[in-house]
Formats: sequence, C-alpha cells, structure tokens
Amino acid sequence: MKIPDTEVIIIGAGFSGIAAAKKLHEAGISFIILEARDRIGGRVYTNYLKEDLYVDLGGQWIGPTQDRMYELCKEYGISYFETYDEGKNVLNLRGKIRTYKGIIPKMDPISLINLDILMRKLERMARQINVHSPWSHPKAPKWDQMTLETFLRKNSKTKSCYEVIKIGCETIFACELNEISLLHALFYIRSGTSLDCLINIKDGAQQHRIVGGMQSIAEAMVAPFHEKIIFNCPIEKIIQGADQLEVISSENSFFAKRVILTVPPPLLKNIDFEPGLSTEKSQLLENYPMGRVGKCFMIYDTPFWREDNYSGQVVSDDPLTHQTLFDCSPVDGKYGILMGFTIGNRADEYFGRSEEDRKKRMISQLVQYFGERAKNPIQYIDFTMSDETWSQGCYAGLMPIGAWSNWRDAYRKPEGNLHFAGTEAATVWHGYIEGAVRAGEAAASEIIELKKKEKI
Ligand SMILES: Cc1cc2nc3c(=O)[nH]c(=O)nc-3n(C[C@H](O)[C@H](O)[C@H](O)COP(=O)(O)OP(=O)(O)OC[C@H]3O[C@@H](n4cnc5c(N)ncnc54)[C@H](O)[C@@H]3O)c2cc1C
Repeated sequence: MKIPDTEVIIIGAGFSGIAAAKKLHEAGISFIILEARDRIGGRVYTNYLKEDLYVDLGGQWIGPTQDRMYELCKEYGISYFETYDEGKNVLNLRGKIRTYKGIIPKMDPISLINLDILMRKLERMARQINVHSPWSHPKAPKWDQMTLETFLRKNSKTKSCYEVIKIGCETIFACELNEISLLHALFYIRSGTSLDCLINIKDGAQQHRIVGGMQSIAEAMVAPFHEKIIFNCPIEKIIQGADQLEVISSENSFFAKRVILTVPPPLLKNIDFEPGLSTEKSQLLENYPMGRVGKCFMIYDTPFWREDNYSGQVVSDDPLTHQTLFDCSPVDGKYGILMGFTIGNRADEYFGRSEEDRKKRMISQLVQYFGERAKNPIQYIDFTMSDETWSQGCYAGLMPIGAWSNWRDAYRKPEGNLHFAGTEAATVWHGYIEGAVRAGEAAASEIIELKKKEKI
C-alpha cells in the first residue's frame, strides 16, 4: 500500500470525522481518514433490506435547533419527513394498558401534577447550566455528587410519576439512571436545548427522519473525497514526534502534522499514545462508560395500527422488553415498521436471549398493544451497538458522579498536535449527530486557524 503524504489524519469516519474532513477539504488542507470498519457512518448505520425498504439501526432523527443537520440536508438536496405522530399513544404500567394523547401519559391526578412539577424543575435547573462549563454552576458540586436516579426518586411522590419519568429519561440518556450524575443530565438537557425538545416528536429531537436513511447524508458528504478514506484500518498507536505524528495500525504507519480523533471514549482509551495523554484525559477515560441501547424493528406489509388511530408510540415498564416504541415506517407508508428501544439492564437481558425469543417477545408485546394483526410481521430485525467492537455502546459516553467536577473539559482539549472531536466533545447537541458534526467542524477549524498563524 502506498502511504499518502498528508497534513492531517482523521481517525474515524462517523459524522464527526466526515464533517471535519469536509471542512478541511473545503479549506484545501490535505487529509486522509482512517476507519476501523468497512463502512462510513459509525454510530449511524442504515441497513437497506430491499431497494425500497431500509431501517436506521443507529441514529435516525433530527429536530429543531439542529441547524447543521438541516443545512446539510439543504446542501445535498436530501429530503426529510415528519415522524408519524397522530392518534393514541399507549402506556403499559405494571401490566395495565391505557391509551393517551399528547406527551404526558394518562395517570392519576396526583401523579400527573407531580410529573409536571418535576419536569419543570429539571427544565429550570438545566436552563441555568453553561454548556461550555457545567462545573461552574454554584450548585455543580452538589449536583455532580448525586445520580439522576437519586434526584428523580427524591422528587417523585408517587410510584407512577417515578416510573414514567424513569422510562422517559432512560430513552433520552440510554442508560440506567444511576450511571450518570444529575449534573451530566442537566448539561445534556441544556445542550439539546430543553427537556421538552429532547422528549418531543413535534418541535423536538424526534421530529424528522431522512428519506433514504440517515446514512445517505454521510454518503453525500464523503462523495467528493471518498478515495481519501482507508477502511479496515483500526489505529492502535500514535507517536507524537517533534515535527510529525506517526499513526500506527496493525499493518501500516501513516504520518501527518496533526491528528483529529473522533473515536468514542472507550476506544480512545485503547489507543496507545506516546507520550501518554494528559493525566486528566487519561483519568477521565478510565471513568467514561458508554450508554447501552438496542433497536428492535418489527416490519409489516402495512402500518395497520394507524387504521385504528394508534400513533405506534408506547411507553412501557415491562422489564422484559422495550421502554419505548415508535412508528418508523417509510415516508410513503408502503411498509409498516414499529421500532422499540430496549435500554440499560433491559437491553442486556433482552440481547442475552436468542433472536427467536427476542422476536417472540416483541410480537407478544405488540399484540397486547395493537391487536392480532401484529402477529404476522414480514420480518424482525434488531441491533445493538454495545456488541460492536468499534462503538462499544451508545448513544454516547456517560459522565458518572464527579466526572464533570474532576475532569471538566479535559475530553475536548487538544494535546500537542492531537485534536479531539466526536459527539462527546460537543457542547451543543452533545450525544447527537448534530453534536458530532459540530465537534468535527470545530476540530477542523482549530487546525485551519493554526495553519493561518503558521503562514504569518
Ligand atoms: C441506536 C442509536 C440511536 C441513536 N439515535 C439518534 C438519533 O435519532 N438522533 C441523533 O442525533 N443521534 C442519535 N444517536 C447518536 C448518534 O448516532 C451519535 O451521537 C453520532 O453518530 C456519533 O458520531 P461520531 O462521529 O461522534 O462517532 P461514531 O459514529 O462512533 O464514529 C467514530 C468512528 O470511529 C471508528 N473507530 C473507532 N475506533 C477506531 C480506531 N481505533 N481506529 C479507526 N477508527 C476507529 C468507528 O468505527 C466509527 O466509524 C443514536 C445512536 C445510536 C447508536
């Protein structure tokens, strides 16, 4: 293999790496992308089952204030469509199945008032967080010493209120709620605009899906420089010398002046850096697990639940299956697709079973919600990035108790000629594709600015 001469090496061809590459490409700075997998997209992965049928196994939604995503759609002429959100939603709490309209499930009045107060409180606290320095809030030391679970338990006066907020938060953060600090939860909410924005379909983070799947944006972005991506190239070691960096895979060494790393935290930890990373970054990486979530798709020849005025949305505390379900049918409704999120310990339990058992469980759940027609799917498919060597979890890295206080912005700080991107480096829409794009662009901008200074 001929090793290309290049100014910048980008590690990872997810949205962050691709966005960094696009910016460097436009600035006329030479680069290559080294990608461990045999595909682009990383935590975005559209699986084309047939020519007219696809499912987004990774990230799929965009919504208001995700400005870069909408600009990219416009730039490449990629269409998006409203997530189906009409009709009754289903709540399954302690085996009791009820329907409701809107965002807040039907519960007893005390639980409803409690839930409203609790959500407003979270919203108010999150609004006070500076996303660039969450640790600087006067109450940050207290909020960083408490898990989100402790806070929610303390502020839930009824069991139903706790169960519903728990399911909502598990779906937002993709973890058990004792895995993140309250401060991280508040930062994440503020980073994604507001709690309402994170939860909602209409006017929220789940508002739009991409025609042709999320991966089609990544494909459009890389089209002008696809040949600069080297696939099946996991990086094992990086040596920073005085004039250049040596980036080493099991088969090759690559050389450049600067490196942008976009790999998720557990994979960053596995790279051998010489000299080592700063103490702060190394310590953070020892304490930076990923979320756990699986997506399960039941595909039908038609979205039959819509005929009975169901939205396809479900909130459930059934410990054996999914926390939440959504209608993920294609824009033309040619197929009917219901997608369930199974999260945290539920995901571990669910994916510990055989595929046949997983399919059976999902069907029996769907029959309870939408009737006998749910018994006859065309296909079942599920997927979890927790099992993937090159993701090791999702949606994103989780800041546990004390992490923001102890290591602050260590993750995104450049070290020598190493620049750090990926959605975990984002301050705005942290954990989302929008955040990945913004962080990739920010790292590329750092390099462009440094290059300008070098020329003076
Ligand atoms: C199930 C699921 C649902 C989600 N839903 C949404 C959603 O609806 N909307 C939304 O905005 N976000 C969603 N997300 C989150 C979103 O997908 C991620 O935040 C985003 O894709 C992260 O992009 P990234 O470029 O930062 O990281 P990644 O996509 O993880 O890219 C990193 C790349 O680095 C590569 N790599 C890793 N290690 C090495 C190595 N040593 N050498 C070389 N290459 C390496 C990986 O293969 C990968 O391609 C979801 C994620 C998942 C998994």
